[in-house]
Amino acid sequence: MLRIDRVRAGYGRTAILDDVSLTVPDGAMIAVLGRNGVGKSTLLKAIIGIVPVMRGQLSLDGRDLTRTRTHERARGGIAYVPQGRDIFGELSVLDNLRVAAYATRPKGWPQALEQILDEFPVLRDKRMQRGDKLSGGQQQILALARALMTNPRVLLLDEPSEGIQPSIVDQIAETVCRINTERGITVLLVEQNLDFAAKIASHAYLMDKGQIVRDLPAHDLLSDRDLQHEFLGV
Ligand SMILES: Nc1ncnc2c1ncn2[C@@H]1O[C@H](COP(=O)(O)OP(=O)(O)OP(=O)(O)O)[C@@H](O)[C@H]1O
Repeated sequence: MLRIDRVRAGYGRTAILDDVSLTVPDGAMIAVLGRNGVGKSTLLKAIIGIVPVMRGQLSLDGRDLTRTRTHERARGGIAYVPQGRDIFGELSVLDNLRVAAYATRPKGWPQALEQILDEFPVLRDKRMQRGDKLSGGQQQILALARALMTNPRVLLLDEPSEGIQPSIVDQIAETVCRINTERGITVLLVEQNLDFAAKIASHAYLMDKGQIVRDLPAHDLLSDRDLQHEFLGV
């Protein structure tokens, strides 16, 4: 279980997150939703260790991660797909995948690479192509696959539907679902796209001004126009 307990975090001396608590049970798919700039990305960055935690505690399966470094968290089983995906544009698809393996050196990575190419045939087809020549949807698939190369137990996804053609968004949703159900990987995603999040997540946390203001079954949010209006501006 990933546990975030009363976390305060931010940039320099400025706290963006204030007293944020949430839990992500093993195997769950949980969404954090909120308007632009409420601190969703900052939350994921605090979990992976790019943004320092000023107060509170983070733990995975009871192991305190609060003061550990990013690469230790990655080796400990947390993978992060940032907003915008951060594909290495000049590297081939294969090299994008290899880089992740070199970084965390999971055992048996060549087999893992073959398995990934079997699982994502589009990446096998495009394996020699530069990352920046892929479509937005293909880049998102590559970013997800790259995260899987580190053999994570928990996947943090920052707005996986952003910048993806509407016709491809469903494919991304299916891929994330498959990663969750077939590989048993726990997923914490942040989104502004309510439909996307409600389709795949079981539970939703609503964030506003750096705080968690509500949590509820994701599906219930779809029918609650007042909450949508107040916290998502839709
Ligand atoms: N590197 C940074 N240095 C200082 N302030 C930052 C930095 N990155 C983000 N912020 C500020 O932190 C606040 C929260 O930003 P964050 O990106 O976490 O929000 P968000 O909910 O993910 O929004 P978006 O959907 O636009 O990414 C904003 O006020 C933003 O300006």
